[in-house]
Amino acid sequence: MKIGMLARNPELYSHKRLVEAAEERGHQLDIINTLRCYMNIASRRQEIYYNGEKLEGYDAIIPRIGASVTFYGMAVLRQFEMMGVYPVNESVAIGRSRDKLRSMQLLARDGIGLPVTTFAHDPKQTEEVLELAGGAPLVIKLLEGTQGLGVVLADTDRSAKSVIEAFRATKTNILVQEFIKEAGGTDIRALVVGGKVVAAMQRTGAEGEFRSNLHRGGSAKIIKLSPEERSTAVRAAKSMGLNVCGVDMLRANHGAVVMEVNSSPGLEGVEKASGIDIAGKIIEFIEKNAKHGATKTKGKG
Ligand SMILES: Nc1ncnc2c1ncn2[C@@H]1O[C@H](COP(=O)(O)OP(=O)(O)OP(=O)(O)O)[C@@H](O)[C@H]1O
Ligand SMILES: [Mg+2]
Ligand SMILES: [Mg+2]
Repeated sequence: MKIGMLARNPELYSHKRLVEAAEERGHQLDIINTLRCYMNIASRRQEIYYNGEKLEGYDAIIPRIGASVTFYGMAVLRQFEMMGVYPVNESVAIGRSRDKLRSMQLLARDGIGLPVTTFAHDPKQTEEVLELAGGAPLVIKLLEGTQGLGVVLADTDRSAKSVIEAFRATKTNILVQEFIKEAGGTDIRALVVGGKVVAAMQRTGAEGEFRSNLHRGGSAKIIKLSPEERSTAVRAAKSMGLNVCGVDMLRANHGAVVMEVNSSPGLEGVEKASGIDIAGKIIEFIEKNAKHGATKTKGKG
């Protein structure tokens, strides 16, 4: 097969591993720098160009679109979809998962356990929103943050209020969430490929840090999920429409709650902790599923 990977940095562990896994299985995998693609949006002759050449003959695209290039990356992926190229994750599904508010609403619609989450536009409602979320301690987060940046823990209602006001003043969208204290600075990242959990790890934040992101100094350990946790992760992936994703969950007193679903999960932490060839599983998923014109949405919706 000829596979394209929309990515910017060929040196990233995840990207190198995907190239390796594809080549081991006899496929060609080209890294395509998302931002250097340009396209022709004509109705009858959709085209994508790269370095002066037309991109043609791809059987599948692996989108590894960074958070900072979501807008353009999704447009390029949509163009591939309209040309009938099979995307590992569809542009529409990536769009859903990138917006934490929209994801939470979709997950709630499907009855998936979530931390109590509130949202409001008008600063006049700040106090009501804090009360709805159950009062301090509360987590306040940017709708489109990643790597734990833009996630704040407020210990008192007063500090929650000033954090909210500070974000409001810069016109950033945020949501307010109950703080799951019993998770103890630890979260679970479940890697889902084709509707199955292929690996799961527990991430624990650095000393004194409530955020467990590896980018914030957290450490990873492989764990076995309970059947409920496994099913929550699979249902969350399905609810987003993502074939490959990392589902972040917290162990709350009443069971696992989903914080977010990541459409370009990093492979380094989880492959190193588990020894599982996740890149290989992603390529095998493509082998089984890539068919011309087989996208559900072709970018629609
Ligand atoms: N409601 C909460 N209760 C307790 N801890 C939380 C809560 N929300 C987030 N955290 C902690 O903060 C971390 C970062 O939060 P979240 O995953 O929402 O942010 P992110 O910036 O999108 O991270 P990622 O890099 O995984 O995309 C979580 O992994 C978790 O450890
Ligand atoms: Mg995230
Ligand atoms: Mg996260």
